[in-house]
Amino acid sequence: MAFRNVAIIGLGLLGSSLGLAVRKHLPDVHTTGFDADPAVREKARELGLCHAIADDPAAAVRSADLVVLCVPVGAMRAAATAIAPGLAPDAVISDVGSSKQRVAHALAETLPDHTIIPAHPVAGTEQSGPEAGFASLFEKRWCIITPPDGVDASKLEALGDFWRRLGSTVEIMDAEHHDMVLAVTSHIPHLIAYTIVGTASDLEDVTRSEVIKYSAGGFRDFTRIAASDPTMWRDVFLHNKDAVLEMMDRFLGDLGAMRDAIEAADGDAMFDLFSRTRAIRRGILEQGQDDARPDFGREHS
Ligand SMILES: NC(=O)c1ccc[n+]([C@@H]2O[C@H](COP(=O)([O-])OP(=O)(O)OC[C@H]3O[C@@H](n4cnc5c(N)ncnc54)[C@H](O)[C@@H]3O)[C@@H](O)[C@H]2O)c1
Ligand SMILES: O=C(O)C(=O)C[C@]1(C(=O)O)C=C[C@@H](O)C=C1
Repeated sequence: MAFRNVAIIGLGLLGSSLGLAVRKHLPDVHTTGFDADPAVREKARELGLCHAIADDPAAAVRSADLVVLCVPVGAMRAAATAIAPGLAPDAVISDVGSSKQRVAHALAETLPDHTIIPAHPVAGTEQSGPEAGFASLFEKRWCIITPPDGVDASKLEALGDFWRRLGSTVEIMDAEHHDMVLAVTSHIPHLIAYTIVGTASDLEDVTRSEVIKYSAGGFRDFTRIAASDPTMWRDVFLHNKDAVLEMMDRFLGDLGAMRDAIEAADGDAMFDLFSRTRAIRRGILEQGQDDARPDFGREHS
């Protein structure tokens, strides 16, 4: 089977990119969009993000065989409740949320009679909103699907095929494992960026003006990540609390070890770690997972 009618609920960065990516890669697939914010719906119409924009969530999904929820993870339950009256019985409900266990639970509880197959395209930027989307966002990026036990195999295959056609490499993973892996590869890095930028800006008088003046190197990269959407990331940390806390404890242990190495002037310990991490970066680049962001590698203003 292949999806013919896709409903996109939430038309921010992910939803708008999905609409544009479907237009680019799957020209025969019809898209209908909905966003809870009327101003976003208006902008989506103006930008032509979907073939149709509905003013009502149930109407948006009425003819959909695939519904993709592109709202903050804390809004997934409300979005599912709002579309419920319009859903066709055999429609597949998926999402793009950055954490998976609690989202899967909320969707299963809200829509007990439907096929729910959560997913997470590991692709994004620090931007948000309908104007931030671009059609190549998902190309050469992972899309992790976390199917529940006993899911309909043909529907799972169709969802994987959908993401592959948008240019992603699909990986199937257990939701608990997903949340642990993403805690360390995405959630903790964001927490570190938010914290270091907050710390620097709190160092009043001496540093405040210099934070801006000298933010050309490593710190500037942190400010990009720390500019990410506050609602989205608040929800991620509220929803992936256990895995984030577990990984944070490990990170704090390693940070403490680095502190000890600096205090003890243990240059070997530092050199060993920095050599290991340099090899990791080179390994990532060799994998060929190019960054699809249009401005990647350029100076960020
Ligand atoms: N930004 C990223 O880098 C990234 C990457 C991968 C996955 N995600 C996930 O994608 C989802 C969307 O993130 P985004 O970056 O597109 O956020 P965004 O802020 O750009 O867009 C979210 C949109 O959802 C709308 N919305 C909120 N509640 C709603 C509801 N109940 N019904 C309908 N619309 C509603 C908002 O009005 C907004 O337009 C989140 O779950 C996030 O975790 C984000
Ligand atoms: O590149 C960025 O700006 C991102 O933050 C993208 C990023 C990530 O951490 O890799 C952010 C959240 C996601 O759920 C997936 C991708």
